[in-house]
Amino acid sequence: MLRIESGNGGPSPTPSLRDRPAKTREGSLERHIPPGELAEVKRILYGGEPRKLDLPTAALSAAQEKDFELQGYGFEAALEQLRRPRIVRVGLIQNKIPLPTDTAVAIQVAALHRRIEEMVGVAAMCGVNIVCFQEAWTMPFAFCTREKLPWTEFAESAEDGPTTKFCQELAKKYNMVVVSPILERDELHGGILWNTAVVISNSGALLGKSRKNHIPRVGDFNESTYYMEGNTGHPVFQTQFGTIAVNICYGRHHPLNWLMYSMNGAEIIFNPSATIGALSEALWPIEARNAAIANHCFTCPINRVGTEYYKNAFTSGDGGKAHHELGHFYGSSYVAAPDGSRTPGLSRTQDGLLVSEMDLNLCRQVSDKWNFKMTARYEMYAEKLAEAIQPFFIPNIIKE
Ligand SMILES: NC(=O)NCCC(=O)O
Repeated sequence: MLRIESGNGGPSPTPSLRDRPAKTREGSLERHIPPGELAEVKRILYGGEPRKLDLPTAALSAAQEKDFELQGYGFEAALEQLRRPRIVRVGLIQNKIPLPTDTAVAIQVAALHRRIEEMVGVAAMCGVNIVCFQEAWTMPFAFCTREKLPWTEFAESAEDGPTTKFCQELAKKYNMVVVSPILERDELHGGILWNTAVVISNSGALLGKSRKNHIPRVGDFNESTYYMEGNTGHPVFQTQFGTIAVNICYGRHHPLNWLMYSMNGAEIIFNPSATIGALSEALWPIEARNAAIANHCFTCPINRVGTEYYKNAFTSGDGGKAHHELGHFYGSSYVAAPDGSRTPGLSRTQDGLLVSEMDLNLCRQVSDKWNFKMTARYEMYAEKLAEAIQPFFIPNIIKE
C-alpha cells in the first residue's frame, strides 16, 4: 500500500520558490538567503547556474493538471569553428507508485504505464530527445521484504516483454530514445532475474540492455536475494542524439564503474536509482556530480519519490522491530555537467520531469581544459590493481 502524502490529492498551483515548502535544498536557499547573496552562494555551491529553459505553456499547464513538477535548464558550451553545437534535450522522470503495493500486479503495471505515458507526452512537448525513467520503474521497490511472490511476477523479458513493447511505441511516436530500467526475467538462461536498463532507439528498435553491476548489501536493500551482479560490462549506446550509458543505482558509489562507461565513450551517463533519505541523501548531490567532473561527461541521477507500504512486516536483521516500510524515497533528480555545474534537484516528494538541454561539445571542451583523461595514470593503476586482487598481495606500506 502507498502512504498518501499531503499535497498528493490533485492539481495544485505552482507557487514561486519563495512560497514553496522546503521540498528541495534549493527551495530553502531561495527562501532564506537574501537575494543579493543568493547568486554568490549558488556560484560557490554549484558553479555556473544553468539557464532556465523557456518551456511551452501547454507543457507547463499539462504538468500542473497532471500534478507533477516540470523544470527545465540549459547548459552552455563555447562555439567551436569546426564542430557544430551538438544540442540534445534529456528528460528525467521521477515518480511515486500510483497504487497500493497489494493491488494486483497487472493493475499496478498498467497504472505505472499510464502515468509514464502522460509524463512522456509532456516531455515530447518540451522537445526531449532522450528520456530515462527511475530504477525498476514498473514496480514497487519491494526487495526489502525478501518475499518472492508477488514481486518476481513484475519481471519481464527485456527483449519482448510488455514494458519494452510499450516503450518502443513511445519511442516511435515521439522520436525519442527511451531508457527503461526494469526487473528482467532472462528466459534464455533458466528464467533468472536481473536488474536491467533496456535502451530503445528513437526509431523504436531495441538498441540493447545494460545490467546493474553492483548489487547493494546495505540496510533493507535486500536485492541480492533476487538477482546477481550484472554480466553485460559497461556498454555504451550510440544514439542519434549522443552516446549514452546507464550506471544503475548502487553503481553510483563506485568511481571505477563510472570510469568504465566513460572509457567506452559515454557522453551522458544515466543513474536510475531507488534510494532513501536516512541512508544516502547526503551522498546524493556529491557522487554523480563528482563523476561528471572526473569523467568529462554529463551525469543524470534519478530517484523515485514517496514511501511504499508493505502488508507483511519485515525485519532488518539488527534486533530492531519489524516494520512495513523501506523508507522515504527522496526524489531530487538532477543533471550534472562536466564543468561541475548542475541543475537544481526536482522535488523531494512530488512526481517530476526535469528537462535539460546540453551541448555535448562541452565534454571535449572541459577535457581539453582539465585533461583528466590525459593526466590519469591508468597504466600505473592497472598494474597495481592487478596485484591488489591477488590473494597474497603485499600492500606497499613504508615503516620506520
Ligand atoms: N537500489 C539500490 O541499489 N539502492 C541502494 C541504496 C543506495 O545506493 O543508495
